Amino acid sequence: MSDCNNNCSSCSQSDCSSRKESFKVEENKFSHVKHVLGVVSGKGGVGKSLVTSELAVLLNKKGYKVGILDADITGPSIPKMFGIHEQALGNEQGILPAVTPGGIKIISINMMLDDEETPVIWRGPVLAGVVKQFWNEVVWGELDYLLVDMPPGTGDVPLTVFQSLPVSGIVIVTSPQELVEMIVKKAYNMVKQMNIPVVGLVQNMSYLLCPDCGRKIYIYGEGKGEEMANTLNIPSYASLPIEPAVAQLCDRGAIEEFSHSYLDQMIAYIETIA
Ligand SMILES: Nc1ncnc2c1ncn2[C@@H]1O[C@H](COP(=O)(O)OP(=O)(O)OP(=O)(O)O)[C@@H](O)[C@H]1O
Repeated sequence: MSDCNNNCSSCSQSDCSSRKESFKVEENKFSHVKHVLGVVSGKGGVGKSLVTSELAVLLNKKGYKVGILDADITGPSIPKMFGIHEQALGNEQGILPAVTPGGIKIISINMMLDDEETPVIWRGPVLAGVVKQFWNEVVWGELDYLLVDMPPGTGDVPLTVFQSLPVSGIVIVTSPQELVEMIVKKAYNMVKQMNIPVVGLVQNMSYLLCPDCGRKIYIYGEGKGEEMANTLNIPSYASLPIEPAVAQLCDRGAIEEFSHSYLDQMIAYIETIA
């Protein structure tokens, strides 16, 4: 590689033959996680945490043991969606995740703060260190799926997750605006460079269903989600409408009560990846 400066720690190329060190971090010795799935978005506010939560709820309802690692350290929203406000406890084995009423295990920086409204103003390497701790210090126990809700973009934290955790697949969340297409491709290309398969693309907020006539109203235009999934050879695709009832469930901390089938096919695909 002509531009190699021999500093593996700042390089994202994972298949380089001269790479000597592995960045993989050991999982907690009281954990046995079968599959780690990352949920990413190129851009903030597209509904990545909501999609992470819904995928977790659906897998959990199918009888799998599921956890969510909230790696969105500066904008954590997972605990609120599940109505979790207590602080994390620990014992001699490590940090204990909170457990939702449905049985999903959750860890988030918000569970470590004295006040959940305190902002986290830390630099990238510190944020990345916290994510590693969430992997090797949290007692996840037996899990079939650990979903990792990433911060938006392609910064330090996603890079750390891809290099340090045994990620077996990525779901990309997008919204229908034109601008987003280029940004999704950046996220897609980052994941590809790390040799991690993209298992699904979700286009969130695709349309609004008229409450009177049921017509689909494409507020942001029809979007190119499905076309993008086909072009990029992403094996599963889902399109979610804007659902005011779902927004209310998020606000009430009751996301486990959602009941739609838009993600069912993606779940069926996720179940096939071993
Ligand atoms: N399809 C939808 N229907 C209704 N409300 C939605 C939908 N998608 C997202 N929302 C609302 O938007 C809020 C923000 O979504 P979410 O936290 O999932 O975005 P995000 O992409 O994770 O944001 P960030 O990039 O800041 O982490 C949710 O709490 C929910 O209320």
